[in-house]
Amino acid sequence: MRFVKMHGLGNDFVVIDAVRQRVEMTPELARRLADRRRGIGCDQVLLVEPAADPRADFRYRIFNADGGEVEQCGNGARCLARFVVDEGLWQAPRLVVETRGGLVGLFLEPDGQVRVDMGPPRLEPAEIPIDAPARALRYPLEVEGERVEVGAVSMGNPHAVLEVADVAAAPVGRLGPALQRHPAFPAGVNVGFLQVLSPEAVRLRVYERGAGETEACGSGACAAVVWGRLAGRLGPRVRVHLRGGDLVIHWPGEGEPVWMTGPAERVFEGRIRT
Ligand SMILES: N[C@H](CCC[C@H](N)C(=O)O)C(=O)O
Repeated sequence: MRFVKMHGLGNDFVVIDAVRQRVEMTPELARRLADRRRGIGCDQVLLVEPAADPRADFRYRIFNADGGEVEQCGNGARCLARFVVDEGLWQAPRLVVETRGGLVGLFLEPDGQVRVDMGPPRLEPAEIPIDAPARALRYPLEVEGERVEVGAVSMGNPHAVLEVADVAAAPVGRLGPALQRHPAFPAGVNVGFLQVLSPEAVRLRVYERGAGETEACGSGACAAVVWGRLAGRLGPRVRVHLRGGDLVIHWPGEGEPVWMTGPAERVFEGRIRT
């Protein structure tokens, strides 16, 4: 099977053309492809398939390194846009892809960056999902014997947002795994540690569901800016400093889509026996 290795700010992917190749993706195969010693190695495996939804140009399936199929991947969406053009699957600089989490608009910019319409955030507990009686800005949780308050936002996939004074000192390795599997999140959750620098700039680290801490998380950056804006801490356009680099997130406000702009890099291509 042919694959292309790509990354968005160090969040890395194995991208597979399932339009011109017959691919039977399973959790076991995804885990093997993602294995950094026995396989190719990546945070997520991305499958590009023919669209089922007439409004979309391709279907985009996302598998975490643990083999679980999930609803959304922002950095991966930018890589998909570059992939389909580089591979001759698509010619125009704009396209729509369907994911389990909804439709995503992709725009290849002249400067090589990719702009993504990630759709509107979902904020009701049942949509996230979080086990809570009503929507709140902060949800109190007991975790590892301490009480924390998290924001909760879905970009199609679930995100918890924990505000910290300094991301460098944040207990990502301890609270990340504990919150990721907290019973309040029946589908698990990606955990963002957010440090607000100004209304226009933040630092963010993300412990991802099914992958652990990654160098960047696109949907996590969107979720963190949405929460920060709802908390009255952030303006409509925010530069998000992640370990792997910067994303620019634009959210006009409730009911509006979240826009993300950032890079997409192709690293190498190859073949693997499946
Ligand atoms: N770990 C995420 C999927 C990948 C999201 C991330 N890589 C991004 O760029 O949005 C989840 O389980 O929902």
